[in-house]
Amino acid sequence: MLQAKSKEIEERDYKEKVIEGNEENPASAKTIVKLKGIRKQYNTGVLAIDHVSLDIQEGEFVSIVGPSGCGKSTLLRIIAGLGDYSAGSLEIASGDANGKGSKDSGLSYVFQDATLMPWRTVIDNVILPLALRKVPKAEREAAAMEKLKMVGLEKYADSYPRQLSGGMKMRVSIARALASGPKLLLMDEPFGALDEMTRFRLNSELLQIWQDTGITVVFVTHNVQEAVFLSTKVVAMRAHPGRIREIVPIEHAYPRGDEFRSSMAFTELSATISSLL
Ligand SMILES: Nc1ncnc2c1ncn2[C@@H]1O[C@H](COP(=O)(O)OP(=O)(O)OP(=O)(O)O)[C@@H](O)[C@H]1O
Repeated sequence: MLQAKSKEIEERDYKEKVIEGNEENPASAKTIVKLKGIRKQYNTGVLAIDHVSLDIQEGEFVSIVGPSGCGKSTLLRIIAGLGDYSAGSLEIASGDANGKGSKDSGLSYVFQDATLMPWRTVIDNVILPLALRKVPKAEREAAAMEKLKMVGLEKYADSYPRQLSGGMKMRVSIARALASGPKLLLMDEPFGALDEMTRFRLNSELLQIWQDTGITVVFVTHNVQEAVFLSTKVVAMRAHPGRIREIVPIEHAYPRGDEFRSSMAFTELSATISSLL
């Protein structure tokens, strides 16, 4: 009984955090996120970010890097509508083709922890956001299976999270985030807890998904090399209070592989961005 209640609460919290946190706030045609002069002061008095202005265009892969405490997560949560801000303005155009915000297909959020429900199978975890939105059963099962295929886990649909490695759990978390067909994918250090080999593999898989779906990604990481490898542009932040120090475009063509990681351009870009932090 107690367990049933905690499941209920956890699933309701998940719905509130990930699904209902979306804002309906149209922006101009190609700009999917527009932040202007955003300031966030917590109740404790901490000024987490100040004067943050940033435009993100549809289809971009934008990484946010910076020292611990510079406000990366605060910024991502504000974009997600999971946290309010003290000053400035935010516009999100994440819904339908007319730029109207939509609770059904706006944005999804991936946390560092895969946050899977241990009592649900892999496919039931991926289905969860669709079930909460009351998508018909056959439709949601097909959508979930398609996303599991996308992350290479269709054979594990009936497994439980405890039977999966850390990398596989994160793949399930990504499949769940993609299940509702969002236009905007917000990722907060999703690969921070993984070993380097797994991280490299997931970086490549994520880029493949990004290219196949045309989704816009905003990706928070501590890892400058990861940001350079993945992104169309890297937002370098500094702390106390968190501000954007510089936005560095990464112009290397996609698909990107090991040849980019071992190139002079990659080394130079990583050094330039590291020197900004
Ligand atoms: N809920 C909160 N209440 C009060 N202060 C907070 C809260 N969340 C974050 N902060 C403070 O705001 C600042 C920015 O925190 P935030 O977590 O956004 O930074 P971050 O760059 O994501 O850090 P990290 O890389 O360590 O995760 C820090 O000084 C942090 O202590």
